Amino acid sequence: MSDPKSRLAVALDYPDAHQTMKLVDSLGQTCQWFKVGMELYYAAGNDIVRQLRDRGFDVFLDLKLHDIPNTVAGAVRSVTQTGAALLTIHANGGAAMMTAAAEAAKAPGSPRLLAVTVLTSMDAAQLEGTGITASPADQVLRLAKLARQSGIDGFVCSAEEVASVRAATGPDTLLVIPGIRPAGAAIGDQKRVATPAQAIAHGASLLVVGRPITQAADPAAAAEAILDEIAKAHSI
Ligand SMILES: O=c1ccn([C@@H]2O[C@H](COP(=O)(O)O)[C@@H](O)[C@H]2O)c(=O)[nH]1
Repeated sequence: MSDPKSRLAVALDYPDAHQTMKLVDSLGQTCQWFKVGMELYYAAGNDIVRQLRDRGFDVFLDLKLHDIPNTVAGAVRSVTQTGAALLTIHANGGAAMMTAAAEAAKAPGSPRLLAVTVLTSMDAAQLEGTGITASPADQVLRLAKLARQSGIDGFVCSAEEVASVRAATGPDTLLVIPGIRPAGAAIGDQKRVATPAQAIAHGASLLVVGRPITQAADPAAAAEAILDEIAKAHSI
């Protein structure tokens, strides 16, 4: 097992830089990866990415780009200047969009791209509401294969699909898994969830954990417990 710290990204879903850095400071050096999503990025922009990078952390920019190919390619080029290591795009944007993003990400210093397949907050009924009658498992696999053919080699899916995506895409694929809930944690708006140990056992590369850490009475202790669970879990 690689260093558990390299397998955990803390989702910094905060409305401003002050609250964000307070949480980051409270974690000390417990965590190495931080995820900046839309809420924080729209409020604090590239400056928050710079602050995290200046402190030596790895930044995962979860902007879930979804637009026409030319616009997404331009956004990938702009993000390159931030020094973020990972950037998400939506696989639902289709092959042309993902191919344009992958081409743009060939430039030196570009982030590694991750295609978001089916959001972990969606179950079969919600997916059907969008006109997709495939199960989440089938739809995730379909989108992961499309993303792979389009030049994307990392994916975001739930722990329920990680084993089948791993089997279809190989041992070196970066599989990033949100919807992580330690036993007994509130599930909130997530639908396809698993414990840290289950996600690692099924083949996850990197776990994304937000509220179970950021809303905990003692965030550092919550993060330590998750890292401990990761360290003890065995990949299949
Ligand atoms: O399918 C997805 C894609 C991204 N996310 C993001 O992960 C975190 C999860 O936060 P929790 O508080 O642990 O639920 C959040 O930033 C989402 O935007 C996801 O949950 N599912």
